[in-house]
Amino acid sequence: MLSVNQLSGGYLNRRIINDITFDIQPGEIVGLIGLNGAGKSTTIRHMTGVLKPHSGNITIDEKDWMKQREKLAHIPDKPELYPNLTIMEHFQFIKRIYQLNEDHYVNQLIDRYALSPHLNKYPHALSKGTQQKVSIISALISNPTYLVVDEPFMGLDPQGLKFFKEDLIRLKNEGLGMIISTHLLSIAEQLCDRIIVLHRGRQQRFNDKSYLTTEDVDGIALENLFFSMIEEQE
Ligand SMILES: Nc1ncnc2c1ncn2[C@@H]1O[C@H](COP(=O)(O)OP(=O)(O)OP(=O)(O)O)[C@@H](O)[C@H]1O
Repeated sequence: MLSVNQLSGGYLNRRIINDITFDIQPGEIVGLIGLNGAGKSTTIRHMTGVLKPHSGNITIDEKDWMKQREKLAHIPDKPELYPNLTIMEHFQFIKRIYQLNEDHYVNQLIDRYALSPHLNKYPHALSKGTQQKVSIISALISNPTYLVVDEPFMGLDPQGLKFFKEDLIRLKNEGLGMIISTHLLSIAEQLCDRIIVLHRGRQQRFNDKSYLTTEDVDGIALENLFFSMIEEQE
């Protein structure tokens, strides 16, 4: 289990998030939602090791996650690809970082995402959707148990969106635990088993989906709940 325990942090001395606590189980998708500036990206930057907590910690199976970094991978909001490396060179580079010698798993991923025709191309020659697939494979190469997925649906066309949603569900069914930060409440409602609402750096109620009723249209129940929580704080 991945646990975020009473995490407070931010940038140097500027405190942005306060006392955030939640768990993610393998095979579960947890949504992270909040208004602009609520602290979602800051939370994610702590979970990916870019920022150091002011207090609190993050563990995987009760051990410091930094000592088992290969178990947690990150899919950033915009694919972060090296302009001077071909797609295959990206995968080789990441394999080297994790000291993986086997090609079998990488080849399986390349097949799964139908990237063979693009392996010798440079990132600028790929569509946003294809770059996103490169990003997903790059995250999966270390065979992580948990994925931190930041604003994954930005800039994807309907086909890319459908593919990525289905892919996240497939990864969940394969046992990956995920936290997904998104502004798209209807997608959060469809995909996530639980939702964390952040407001002004503080975690609001932590919810399962029991608030949904059969009459709720996709996204509406979550939208109502979200705004009622925010208004409680005003
Ligand atoms: N590099 C930084 N240095 C200092 N403050 C920052 C930095 N990045 C973000 N902040 C501040 O942290 C606060 C939370 O921002 P954050 O990006 O975590 O919010 P967010 O919920 O991800 O918002 P959005 O939905 O707009 O991406 C904001 O007040 C922002 O100005």
